Amino acid sequence: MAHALSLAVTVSVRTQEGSPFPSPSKSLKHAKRSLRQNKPVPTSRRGRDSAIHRPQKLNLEVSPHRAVSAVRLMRIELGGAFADLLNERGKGSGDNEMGYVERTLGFRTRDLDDRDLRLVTDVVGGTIRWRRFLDHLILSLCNDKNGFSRMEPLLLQILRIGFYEIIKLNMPAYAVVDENVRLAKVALRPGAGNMVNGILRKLVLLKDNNSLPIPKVEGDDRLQARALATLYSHPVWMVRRWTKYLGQEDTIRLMEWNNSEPSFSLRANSGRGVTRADLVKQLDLLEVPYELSLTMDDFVRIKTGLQVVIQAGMLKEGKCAVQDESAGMVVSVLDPQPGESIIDCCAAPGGKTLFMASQLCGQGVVSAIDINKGRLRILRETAKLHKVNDVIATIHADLRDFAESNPHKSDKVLLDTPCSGLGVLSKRADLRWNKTLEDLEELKTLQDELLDAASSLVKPGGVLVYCTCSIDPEENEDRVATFLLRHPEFRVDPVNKYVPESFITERGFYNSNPIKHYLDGAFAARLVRAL
Ligand SMILES: C[S@@+](CC[C@H](N)C(=O)[O-])C[C@H]1O[C@@H](n2cnc3c(N)ncnc32)[C@H](O)[C@@H]1O
Repeated sequence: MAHALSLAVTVSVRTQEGSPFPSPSKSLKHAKRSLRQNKPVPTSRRGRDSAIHRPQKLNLEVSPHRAVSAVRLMRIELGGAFADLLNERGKGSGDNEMGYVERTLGFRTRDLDDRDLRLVTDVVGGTIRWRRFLDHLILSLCNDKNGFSRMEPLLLQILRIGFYEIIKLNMPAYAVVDENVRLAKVALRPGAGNMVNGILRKLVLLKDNNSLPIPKVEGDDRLQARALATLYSHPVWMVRRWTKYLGQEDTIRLMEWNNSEPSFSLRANSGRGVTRADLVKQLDLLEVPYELSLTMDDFVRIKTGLQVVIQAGMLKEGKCAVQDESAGMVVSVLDPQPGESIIDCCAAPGGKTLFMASQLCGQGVVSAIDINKGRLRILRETAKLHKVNDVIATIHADLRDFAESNPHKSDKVLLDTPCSGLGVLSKRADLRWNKTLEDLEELKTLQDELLDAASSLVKPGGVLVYCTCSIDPEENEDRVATFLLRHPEFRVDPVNKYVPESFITERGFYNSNPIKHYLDGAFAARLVRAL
């Protein structure tokens, strides 16, 4: 009966059940090349040709949010997309997403409605966050353990989605099994559907009997870290690092925060004359629930409804910006005043530049430097939308070269340095899988070089603010300490006047802590140059 709904037979290519699986490296390379060339991503062992030649048809059997989620997950894993729709500047519309489904799977589903879009966000974000835990379960339930490492990319994503929906979203099991089996059959082949059916049914049985293969936290430190990393789905190196700095209890709380649904804050754009009262009125009209920020006058927090805000055009019209209060408070630490010359050293895409510019009331200038031309273009465009472009000058340069050749000194300099982003893992679902311990070492060298460069742009008596969205002391306090040894002409100016007391560390730095403040992690040091 379900087949009567299908307007077309979507799988038109013969399957080769007997053929060996491609090696993962080969299929991954192939998929990455396809992405670069904007060609369909091979989804199965049949390879690219079959995907190209499959007719593009409408299929009403397959659930839209699952098809879109599976394709989006594949693109994220291959580096062709961000995990959150926001990072694509609101481009994550249903049309766009369905285009990818059509090019990748060779068929469309019915169009996504608002509920589907919300489901895509939930399923994609959750599946990425819980990847290590889900893969542990999938591997435990696979008959052929070697088969797991060679599993086709699309089949693995379909299984992860099914596992996530059953284990974490507690969706009705029969529907999840049915729908994911159908997706595997239509997008891959009947044999793949049978495999999904077998594994998901096993999972449902184990869940119902309360006998899921959950790792036990026991043994020495290494074993405990591995078990925690699987249970809370983080890389082992992060667990080991945080256990060292925070202890096991706070490490677990931090991982729980990282796995929770992120809430977002909106900043009313005073540059356009929008007040928080105006913003709140608009949110009431859109029926988006909010809480007023207790720390920042222009900010409100929303737990749900960001898509509604985006779709209502509030970001595009420059009425507000999505900005975490923790990032807003960094600007408070710098304390921009009308008439000042400010350099924003690593400015793009401009979250802090725009906020600083809106506080200049048309007098003064923010020179926004960034090495990335594309991100700087976004900054320029957003500055126009926010009507603060008259006090912003953009400079495309490597800060280190710029500082060497520029004799001009400024009142205030902000260095929002590239960092590990370990404070924003709840919002950036995929970030935890993209960072390594080696990255952290490289970053520390870059942070030192950028600090040296930024400091040379500060006039005598002027202010340098060094900030990160990391919670790692080696990127924060340690970088400031070594900087002060190299630059005795700077001293720490405690941030007491600029942010609420609970955000101030013993040494006078600003520190937003996810498990204490329920905001993103952030750090800032205010340093003053001697006269
Ligand atoms: C943390 S992001 C900045 C975020 C930005 N301040 C905001 O609030 O939206 C770091 C930025 O540093 C830039 N960057 C990295 N290396 C740089 C360099 N050597 N010179 C200038 N910019 C650099 C990156 O392109 C990136 O845009």
